[in-house]
Amino acid sequence: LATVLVKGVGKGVLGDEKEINLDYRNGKYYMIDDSRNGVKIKTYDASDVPEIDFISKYFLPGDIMYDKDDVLDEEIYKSAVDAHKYAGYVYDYYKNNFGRNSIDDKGMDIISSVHYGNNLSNAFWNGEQMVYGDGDGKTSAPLTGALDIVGHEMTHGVTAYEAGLEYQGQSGALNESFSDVFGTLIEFEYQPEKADYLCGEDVWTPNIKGDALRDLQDPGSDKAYSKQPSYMKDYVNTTDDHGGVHINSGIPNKAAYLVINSIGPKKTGQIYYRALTTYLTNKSNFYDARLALLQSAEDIYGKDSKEYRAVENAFDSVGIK
Ligand SMILES: CCCCC[C@H](S)C(=O)N[C@@H](Cc1ccccc1)C(=O)N[C@@H](C)C(=O)O
Ligand SMILES: [Zn+2]
Repeated sequence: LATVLVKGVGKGVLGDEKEINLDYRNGKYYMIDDSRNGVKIKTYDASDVPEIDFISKYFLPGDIMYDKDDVLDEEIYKSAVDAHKYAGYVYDYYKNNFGRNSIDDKGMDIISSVHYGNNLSNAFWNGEQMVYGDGDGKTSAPLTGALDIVGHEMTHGVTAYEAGLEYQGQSGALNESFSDVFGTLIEFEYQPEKADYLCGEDVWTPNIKGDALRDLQDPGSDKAYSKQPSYMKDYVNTTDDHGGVHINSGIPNKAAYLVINSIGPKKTGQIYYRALTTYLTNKSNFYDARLALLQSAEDIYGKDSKEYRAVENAFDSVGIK
């Protein structure tokens, strides 16, 4: 039986309706679409996947999702609709801005699993795919409802194929920061009407307005559920959290905010992408990131440019020098 690509309609986590591409086959509408020059975006249901070593690969991705009609507005599809739609936005962002063809730049399929774990208020890249929890309704709503989270997780994939920043200490904090930065840049590109410097604001503590998990503009602000340092002098040495990768990412995050605020999200994306794919390596630390971003700014805009100076001033400001 032929598989036909059809335009369906889905309802996202926040109740918003959006068009999604579906594959119609044999009376069922599947969330598998290759509407991006052969790259398939495939979304699965991990409800029955055991939450074993947290980042389990043995049972993922779970069950392929399908509906009997092309209107996916039932509760169980909401998280999948956003995972599916937002993975497409992230693909488009990397393709349109940098010519990158998917996570590996070789056109690999983009696989997401939703409903993972038990009310898990987290999401992750497991080395092969993106995995999302449903949240507990208090700490968070289902995490795919935030485009910056989908951008965060898919950027971990890009980082893994490029710099390969090791997930601990300073390289791990850089890994986390690049995911937050691109999550934010993607939000500016695809949701400009509500773009901000907050991370996860669309799903974090749904009963509290205006807060988020992290804040790039002011990592220690009251808006941020997770208070982070903004300056190198306040770097936290800890063995928790892989050496504080979600704590110390506040320092490069603050620098990135200063760059974006100075030269805008498009130019910042060009500089950060070049650093991630050309200069950073698996053991790069914060100072290496300063050098990589300065070199990238020089390559693209020249040494005596306002873009170069924006990066220099930002890293000076947070004490990475
Ligand atoms: C090794 C296991 C941990 C994986 C952590 C994943 S990549 C992660 O960083 N997830 C994000 C989700 C996110 C992203 C943006 C905004 C909000 C929430 C994260 O920050 N997780 C926090 C809760 C954490 O793991 O501490
Ligand atoms: Zn992460």
